[in-house]
Amino acid sequence: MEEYPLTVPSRSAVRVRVPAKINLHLGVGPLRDDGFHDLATVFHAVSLYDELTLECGPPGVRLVLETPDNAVPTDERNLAVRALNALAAYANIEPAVTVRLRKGIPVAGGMAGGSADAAAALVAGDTLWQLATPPEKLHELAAQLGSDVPFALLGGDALGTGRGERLTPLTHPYQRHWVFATASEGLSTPAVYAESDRIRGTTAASDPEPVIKALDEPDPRALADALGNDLQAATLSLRPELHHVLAAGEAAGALKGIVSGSGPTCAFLVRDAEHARSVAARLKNTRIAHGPVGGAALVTN
Ligand SMILES: C[C@](O)(CO)[C@H](O)COP(=O)(O)OP(=O)(O)OC[C@H]1O[C@@H](n2ccc(N)nc2=O)[C@H](O)[C@@H]1O
Ligand SMILES: Nc1ncnc2c1ncn2[C@@H]1O[C@H](COP(=O)(O)OP(=O)(O)OP(=O)(O)O)[C@@H](O)[C@H]1O
Repeated sequence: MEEYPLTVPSRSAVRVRVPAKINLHLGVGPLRDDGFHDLATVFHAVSLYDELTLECGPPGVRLVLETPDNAVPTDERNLAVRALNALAAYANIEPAVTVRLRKGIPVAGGMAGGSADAAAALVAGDTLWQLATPPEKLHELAAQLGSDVPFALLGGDALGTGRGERLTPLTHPYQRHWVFATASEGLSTPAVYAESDRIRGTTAASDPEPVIKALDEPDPRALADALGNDLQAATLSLRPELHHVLAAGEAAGALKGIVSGSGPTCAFLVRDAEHARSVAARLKNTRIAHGPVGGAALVTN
């Protein structure tokens, strides 16, 4: 009987859609010996998406950016390329693929865009190469690629501990509505953590419990009162003009504004979809979204 190599795919291309995240609560503990911080965070996946298509190509992993952005590398520094190389190494195969990446998530905006692409690449590679990788192994590869990557696989709402990679899903029936104010220039995540260490020293992580409780309340005002971000002071220290963005969002009627993750995107919680449109119309450079939504998933049409 003729033997086929393990790497022959059953389909010529796969497409995966992956959401952005915000942190409804971001509690940051002291700096650890490994250079990371222990977190107590509540992740929330929102309906801003990147789309990644994977098809057979020449040997190696080639990435084509379909929405050009100078801040997104197309070589091995791209997290999607690193994810495919890591998956191929685990599966002991030589990759020969082209990745087409369509960015809908703000770049370097504190919404985990690069992490999302790494998660999408793991799902796409696993499907194209027919690996049926066990979920625990995919999670392990994801955590090696970055602290936010496991959540991009999972989606929904989840409590994140450790450096953000240990996840406990949080389930509740309510959809929340958001307006995001994006900035044209991104912020470096390590620089924001370093500034936070300078400002906060060894302060313990703030408690995510009020947000976890508020998720079970239908009234978004309960969630608005509970939102919190221990990195916000550091982000505002590096980007003082964000004080004005946060004030403008609340003056436009948002229930509450916070910096998203390490920033500089600001996230405004609003009552509903109509309220989102009215708040967004009064601000500059906005995107509207809702959450929670599912994590990285194949697009089948
Ligand atoms: C700000 C958040 O987006 C909140 O979810 C994340 O903590 C950042 O996650 P990420 O971008 O996936 O971060 P990684 O790629 O794992 O790490 C980049 C850098 O961020 C800092 N970092 C990240 C996660 C963490 N728990 N503590 C840290 O201090 C470290 O300086 C690290 O070198
Ligand atoms: N696929 C990718 N998409 C965007 N940026 C990427 C990607 N791969 C690597 N990068 C690099 O990562 C940097 C941070 O981009 P990203 O959009 O992930 O930031 P972020 O949303 O602030 O991340 P996080 O919220 O996880 O800290 C970019 O400036 C870019 O150099």
